[in-house]
Amino acid sequence: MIEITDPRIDKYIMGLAPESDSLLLEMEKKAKASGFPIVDPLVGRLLYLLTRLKQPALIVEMGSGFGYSAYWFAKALSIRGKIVLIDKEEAHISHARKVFSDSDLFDRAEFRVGDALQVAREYQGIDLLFIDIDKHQYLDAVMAIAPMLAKNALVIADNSLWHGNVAEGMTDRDTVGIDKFNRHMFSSNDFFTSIVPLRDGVLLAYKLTES
Ligand SMILES: C[S@@+](CC[C@H](N)C(=O)[O-])C[C@H]1O[C@@H](n2cnc3c(N)ncnc32)[C@H](O)[C@@H]1O
Repeated sequence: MIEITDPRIDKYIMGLAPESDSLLLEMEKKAKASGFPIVDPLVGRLLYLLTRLKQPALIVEMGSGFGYSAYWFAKALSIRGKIVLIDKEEAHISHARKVFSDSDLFDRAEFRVGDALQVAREYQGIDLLFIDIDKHQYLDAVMAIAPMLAKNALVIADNSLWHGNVAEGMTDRDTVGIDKFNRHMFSSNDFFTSIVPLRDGVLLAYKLTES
């Protein structure tokens, strides 16, 4: 495993951004206590920033867990924007629903249980697609949902450096899956792609072609 960012740099940036939203803090505590993988607060802030810049009308999130990343997206949405949270685990989605109902963001969210590759296909004109499902499914996910993307959509994928394993050439299913996905996104004529080496790597791809 490779340290993607020097822990001292992470600590420094974290120190610049103390969080005061009690629901975010509660979810961070829950994730830490249960070992559940959420995007961290620095990635959360990046998602927030990108959403404010993009001003999407429709965000679809594949792999919502209990709603931490979705909550960052929803906070940044304008009043006319909507986020669809999708997870295969009923328990995760009901926890997410509870978190959102304790906030003023509930009306911006739709909650779906099921296989994200199937459910996301029901939405046309997706302005921002976030992928955070099982890692070997990333390429299938983007292939399945590409026709549903709006013109100039933004695709964001978490864990695109997968603990550095992609750079070490590891051959397990998840590493190979992420590597294939990264290579596809960088070589595609339909997207302009980069990776921000923050936490576990955040892939950003801008859709160049019209839908
Ligand atoms: C890393 S967690 C998501 C964390 C969340 N994005 C966050 O940062 O708060 C991955 C989630 O994806 C879900 N998942 C994995 N494969 C899936 C699939 N094919 N369809 C729907 N959900 C999936 C898992 O149940 C798990 O809750």
